[in-house]
Amino acid sequence: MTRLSVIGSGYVGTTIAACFADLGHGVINVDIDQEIVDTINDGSAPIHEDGLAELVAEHAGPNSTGRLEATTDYEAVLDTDVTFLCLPTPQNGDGSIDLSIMEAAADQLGATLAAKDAWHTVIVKSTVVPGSTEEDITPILESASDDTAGDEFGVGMNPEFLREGTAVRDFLNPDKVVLGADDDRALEDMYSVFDPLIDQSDAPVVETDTRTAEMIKYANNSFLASKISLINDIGNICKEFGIDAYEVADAIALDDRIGEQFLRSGVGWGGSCFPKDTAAIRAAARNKDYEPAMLDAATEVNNRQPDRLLSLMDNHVDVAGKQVAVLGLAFKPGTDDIRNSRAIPVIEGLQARGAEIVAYDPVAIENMRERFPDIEYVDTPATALSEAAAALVVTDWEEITALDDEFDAMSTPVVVDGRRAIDRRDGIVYEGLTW
Ligand SMILES: NC(=O)C1=CN([C@@H]2O[C@H](COP(=O)(O)OP(=O)(O)OC[C@H]3O[C@@H](n4cnc5c(N)ncnc54)[C@H](O)[C@@H]3O)[C@@H](O)[C@H]2O)C=CC1
Ligand SMILES: O=C(O)[C@H]1O[C@H](OP(=O)(O)OP(=O)(O)OC[C@H]2O[C@@H](n3ccc(=O)[nH]c3=O)[C@H](O)[C@@H]2O)[C@H](O)[C@@H](O)[C@@H]1O
Repeated sequence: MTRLSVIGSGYVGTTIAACFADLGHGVINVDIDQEIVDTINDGSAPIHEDGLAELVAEHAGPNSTGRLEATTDYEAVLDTDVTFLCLPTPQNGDGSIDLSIMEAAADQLGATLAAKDAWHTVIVKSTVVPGSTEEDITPILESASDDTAGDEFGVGMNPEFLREGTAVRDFLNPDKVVLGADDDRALEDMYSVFDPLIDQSDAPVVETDTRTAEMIKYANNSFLASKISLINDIGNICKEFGIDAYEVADAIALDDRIGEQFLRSGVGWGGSCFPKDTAAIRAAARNKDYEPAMLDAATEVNNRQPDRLLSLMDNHVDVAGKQVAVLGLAFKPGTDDIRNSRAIPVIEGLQARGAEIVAYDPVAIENMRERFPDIEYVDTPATALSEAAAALVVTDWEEITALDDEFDAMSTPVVVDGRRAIDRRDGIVYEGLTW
């Protein structure tokens, strides 16, 4: 059992804290947000993730194992041996990484660790561009603590590959565990934290240095985002030829070298990570005078898909002054997260056309209302479809894939599907984005 502190209690921080508590460690979550801290200490999960509420209730709050606690006080790290940094790494206006939150937290953590004589290991979990841990975060920790990395404290980098919506399952069943460390003692500490997970999941371990660990994360996300963009490019070609891109994808997936995952073509990738991380690594490459042509193209294909969806609609109906249903607002099913959701450019495109937008999502309406306060939001997809001149499918929620005769209530039944969520049927004019 290791005593851990986890700084930042969002999607990643809360998930790993609850999972590590479940694996037997004693864990303290540190966050600046008092509401998040209170929620965890009450035994509830501050975010919606399958299985997380149960884990937090089991280990935090009344009648729990007591292995998980939360606080706003950085001093709590002094009762632990290892600290994970799970803080946001947003992007600047030019796409490059904004490390200011990481830097502020490293400064506060270092100042706190100044009071500790015993060895302590700090592990960067956030996604940071190659060199950040070694050249940015470690020097801040050193100057704030007045200690030397490798002698008085250790630093590691451990990228995270979990997905929103399946965070707990992904964390407990990783395809790999990447342990980046620049000194042996930090690596040892990382093993003491990860051994129960490695034993339980049988995941392969990649031991490396911190900058390679950082790059592995970007390579992973870049590859997956590019894979989707490539199938979208192929899908757009298929559409021009009247070929079903899904039939093509099913066939190429039989080649083990390609595989079946992340081959669903459509309106493109969104979320808090693929757009941000591809932008950050492209900016970092450019900073080194390298033009990342593939990643630029992957981004361009992604940016074009919402326009293609709207053009397919334009081929059938002029929506100026007419009602249009937007079905799905979250960046993917299973989450209320709308960050970089493809629904955003779709709504902007509809606004530019003068359409009256009626939007439906089972859980993401309140988040989208903050972004677009003036469009209409409704509780059921049927209400969105009633009297609509067109419907655009952006997220493949079950509630949307299950739609059937609700389309009969449209004024002109034009359905443009960005996720292959709806079956072609009599009575509707159906356009699939790539099929
Ligand atoms: N969301 C995801 O699925 C994944 C995210 N990542 C990476 O993990 C990192 C964290 O991402 P999320 O968990 O999604 O972020 P998030 O935005 O959900 O959570 C960050 C938390 O940090 C807290 N915070 C901000 N400043 C703080 C400070 N100075 N001290 C203490 N707490 C502070 C915030 O209150 C918030 O609760 C990012 O680098 C992201 O790219 C990596 C893999 C998956
Ligand atoms: O770095 C991160 O934060 C995470 O980013 C992604 O996870 P996530 O953004 O939660 O969601 P994904 O399931 O990967 O979906 C991303 C986007 O791609 C789209 N997508 C996905 C798969 C597909 O075949 N087609 C497709 O368009 C989804 O609709 C969604 O908009 C990665 O899958 C995680 O491994 C990684 O840890």
